[in-house]
Amino acid sequence: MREEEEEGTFQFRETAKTQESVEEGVGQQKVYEKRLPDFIIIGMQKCGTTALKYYLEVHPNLLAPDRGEIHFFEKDGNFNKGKDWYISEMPSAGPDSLVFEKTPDYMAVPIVPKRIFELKPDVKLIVTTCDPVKRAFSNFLHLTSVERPIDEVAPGVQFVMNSTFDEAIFAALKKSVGEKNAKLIFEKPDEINEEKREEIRETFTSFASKIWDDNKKFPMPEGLLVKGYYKFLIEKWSQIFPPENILPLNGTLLSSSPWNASRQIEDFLEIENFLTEDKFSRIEDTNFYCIKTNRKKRPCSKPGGKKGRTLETKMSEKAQYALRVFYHALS
Ligand SMILES: Nc1ncnc2c1ncn2[C@@H]1O[C@H](COP(=O)(O)OS(=O)(=O)O)[C@@H](OP(=O)(O)O)[C@H]1O
Repeated sequence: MREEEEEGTFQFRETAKTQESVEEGVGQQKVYEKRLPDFIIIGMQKCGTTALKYYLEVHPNLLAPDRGEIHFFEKDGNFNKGKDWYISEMPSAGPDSLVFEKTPDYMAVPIVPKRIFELKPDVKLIVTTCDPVKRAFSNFLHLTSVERPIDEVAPGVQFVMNSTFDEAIFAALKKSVGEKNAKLIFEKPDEINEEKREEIRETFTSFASKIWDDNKKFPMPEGLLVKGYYKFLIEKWSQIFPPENILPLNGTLLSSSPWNASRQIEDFLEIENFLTEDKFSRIEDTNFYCIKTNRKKRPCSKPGGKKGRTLETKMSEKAQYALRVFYHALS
């Protein structure tokens, strides 16, 4: 049972998660060991995956590595270290816990679903989705804030780092749906009719399919657009995993009422509904929620680490409108 404490914090129950080893009875002992994750948060980049991990780690039945992201399946350097290395990155867990990791880069890398399926075909997958327009801008701000020598980043990322958001989006549209359509979307968006929308959808889908089917990584700046085409990406993953093992989670729900988002996840994982509304408190300056807890070391005010760039910087009206028109065509 939990004890209510003053100032809205609460005491955690003693659970499998907090005990090192437990005698269950004569001759029976719960085994705590490292193992492959039971579920993975595979994406989407910039849709609140850091906050989601932070919330879920508070659940008494859920355990994740301390390291923010493992990057096993998409980075060949890590993948080549093998399954045992991946398992060694996981926390020790007993039979009452579910182990998870989050690496939002997984979602848009074609080789990843095949690699995961080969290792653990029954793993459950969670993907947060959010407004693709805001996601693209957040992704852009992330890339342009990379603190690495420019010659160490891919040419497409270098291009983005040296561009405005409008330039990056225009270039991405030009490369994926052609210059004529890019100009139309950017300069005369109100002239786009149903027929044109269909053409844009078909052109973009075949552009993305070609890269996916060739097992290549989406280059930048086009990746800024593809990563917001959730329907396409989820369909690709559903061709490998049973759709019932994939939970698309509405990122807007995650930020507006994380207890409702958590409930969906708890139901999906078939675990107790622990992350109830009383566990969350709203942070005034960001409007995001953090967890009231006296057990986690991280302060209440920073659920997303350094995240929150989009609260301070705005995209141009023109780019925003162009992207709205573009994603409307894909819907
Ligand atoms: N508590 C909470 N709930 C819901 N959403 C939140 C929360 N905190 C942050 N954010 C939003 O998450 C954006 C960062 O997403 P990710 O954590 O997935 O980014 S990353 O892919 O791991 O880099 C981040 O984007 P930016 O504002 O661009 O930083 C926020 O919009």
